[in-house]
Amino acid sequence: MAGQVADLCVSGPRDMAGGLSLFRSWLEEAVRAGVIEPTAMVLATATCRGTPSVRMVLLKVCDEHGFVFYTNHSSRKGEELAENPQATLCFNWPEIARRVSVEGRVEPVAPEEADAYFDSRPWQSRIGAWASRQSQPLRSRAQLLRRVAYFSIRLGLGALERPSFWSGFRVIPERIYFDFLEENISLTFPAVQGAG
Ligand SMILES: Cc1cc2nc3c(=O)[nH]c(=O)nc-3n(C[C@H](O)[C@H](O)[C@H](O)COP(=O)(O)O)c2cc1C
Repeated sequence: MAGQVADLCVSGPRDMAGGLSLFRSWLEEAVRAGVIEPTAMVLATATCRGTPSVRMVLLKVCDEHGFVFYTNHSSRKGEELAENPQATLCFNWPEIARRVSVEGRVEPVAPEEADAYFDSRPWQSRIGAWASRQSQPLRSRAQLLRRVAYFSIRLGLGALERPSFWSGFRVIPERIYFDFLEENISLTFPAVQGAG
């Protein structure tokens, strides 16, 4: 393909504010370009022995404190993050020929922050958080539907509180890697660490 691949890497606290701001402007561009699920990202985690695993999650917050996603803490990713609190995220926006990956330490979000986010979710998503036994084998679709019906009735009668096993993780970036393809344009940045 005719084109130039360039990349820019930011690391260290001084560069990080600029890196987060660049990330947000790229995300806005992806939204404007009509990317389907622009906040979808690959989340890579690993056991303490170094066995990696990946899956998709959705970015819910990106601010000066980092990148937040929510999940079931008893899931495979939740257990791996408990024993090895490091993760890498990867956003892929082919429509604008850009990709970003983010590496960093992971911390659980504060319970009040998770409660506020849980309360903002639609009813079905809150039921889903209760009903889904993430990463566990499902005997049948009927089993899942029975759990959804059970929690809908049980929780419909009272306040729908956040389950204790469901919360958020914040990836605190140590390195953000920006990767883009521009037809016939060569781009250079002060912090370029390599190309291709
Ligand atoms: C586009 C997309 C977004 C997803 N977002 C989330 C999410 O935000 N949180 C989550 O726990 N699972 C999410 N999932 C499901 C996960 O990819 C995964 O199947 C599930 O969390 C179990 O992962 P694990 O067994 O590796 O822990 C999403 C799936 C897709 C396809």
